[in-house]
Amino acid sequence: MQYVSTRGAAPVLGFEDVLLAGLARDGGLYVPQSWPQFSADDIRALRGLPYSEIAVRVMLPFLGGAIDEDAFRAIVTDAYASFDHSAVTPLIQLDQTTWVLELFHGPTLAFKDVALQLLGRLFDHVLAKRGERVTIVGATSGDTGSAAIEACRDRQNVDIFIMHPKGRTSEVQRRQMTSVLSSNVHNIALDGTFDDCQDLVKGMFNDTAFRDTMGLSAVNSINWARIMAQIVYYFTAAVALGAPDRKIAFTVPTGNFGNVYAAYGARAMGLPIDKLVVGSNSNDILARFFASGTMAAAPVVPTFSPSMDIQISSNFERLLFDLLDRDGDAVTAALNRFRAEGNFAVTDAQLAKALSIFAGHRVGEDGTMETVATTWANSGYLLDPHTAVGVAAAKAAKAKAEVDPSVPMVVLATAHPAKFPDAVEKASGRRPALPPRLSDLYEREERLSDLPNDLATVQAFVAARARAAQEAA
Ligand SMILES: Cc1ncc(COP(=O)(O)O)c(C=O)c1O
Ligand SMILES: N[C@@H](CCOP(=O)(O)O)C(=O)O
Repeated sequence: MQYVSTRGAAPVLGFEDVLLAGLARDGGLYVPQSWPQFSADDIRALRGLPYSEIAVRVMLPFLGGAIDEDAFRAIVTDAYASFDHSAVTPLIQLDQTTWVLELFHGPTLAFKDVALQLLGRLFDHVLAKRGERVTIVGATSGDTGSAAIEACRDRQNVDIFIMHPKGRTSEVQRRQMTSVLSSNVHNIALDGTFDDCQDLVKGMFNDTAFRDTMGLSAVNSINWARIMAQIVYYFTAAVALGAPDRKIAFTVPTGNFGNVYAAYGARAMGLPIDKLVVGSNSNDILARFFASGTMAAAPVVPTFSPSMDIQISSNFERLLFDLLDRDGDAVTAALNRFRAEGNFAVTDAQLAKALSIFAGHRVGEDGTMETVATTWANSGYLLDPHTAVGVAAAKAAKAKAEVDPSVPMVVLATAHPAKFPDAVEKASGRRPALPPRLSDLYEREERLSDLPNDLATVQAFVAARARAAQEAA
């Protein structure tokens, strides 16, 4: 298995190098040269298997032999042993045709744990084998940060720097990150938005001298391995509901487009996915794209679903690569235009190709709160605000007949409601409690550094802290 960059001008890499590379050297994102194929029999054979075994079978073709199967099985099994539900990602039925796929049973209560618990262990395995050390730089709107910190804390070969937009995460999210006091963990509260944080991460990777001196790696979904690990739960959910003998639709609350791109990957591998509904909050650049074929930037506004307060959806580039027939130059031209002028458009044929798979819906603040309230009142199920965007978007797609009503609809429950207690209580009257292992979160000491939105300042901070950590190690 080889990986190519969406901009077409970076070296083709195997799995281990892709895991460590993060952003491609031409500024693009790595994708598989071709998708592994699962026949109907291969998919049927997954029925009844535990999550970790399905995970091994689905991910093994992506490794291209880089990690021995037994060693990989041990890593995967260990990663999912940290989840507090035996099914790892259980399905809960909400109504006759709608399920939620609970992805928040990992240590930091969001879907990011599913991939990052694995990634932390994969980094360890590969770095120990190579005798190397990396500096991870990451951007978070709230959930990737804590999941990555939890996965990388105290690992010997890793320093991790996580930037979050100051004052724009929930308090629980911030404390989950900043109360980890391990010497290899560095939290930055950036004076800016998530998009600014992500731009700085890409800026650090695109500075080749800095990237090479620091040995940069990524934990955001620019890292291919994140997508690979997220593909798995689309298989487990679809198989549990009757695939390959029945089609399944998914609705994904979306920000950076990584999670729904993983669903696209599962479909490309042969999973019978009928439709992928993208749920956006008021930061609705993706919903507007699917309505018009034009990607047009707009200022980010804070919402009740802060992890989705994103306007520049990094992984959309991976879809664009396919919409533009895998022409790296065309992707580069579109994204250069987006950077310079704030927009680009696809042709009607390319939009039609996208709409044969995707639908997009914007759910505003009132719709989010109303969905939390009515779901609680009607089913006794407490949604987090991100998942509520998904539930409302699924409903909108059904109302517009964009999905076949006979097809089961699975909405991805991307975070535990206790991560957003204020919004959930405001909507439902019920304040969700943190699980016992986080019950002292509000008393824990916090450590973080405030930095301006300036690449040179952030680079100097990362270099100085990483040097100090290495000297101390
Ligand atoms: C709770 C939650 N829901 C949804 C999303 C959106 O996922 P994606 O960025 O993969 O589109 C995020 C963050 O990205 C998140 O943290
Ligand atoms: N919502 C995310 C944003 C970053 O997304 P990623 O999937 O690229 O890591 C977060 O919680 O940080």
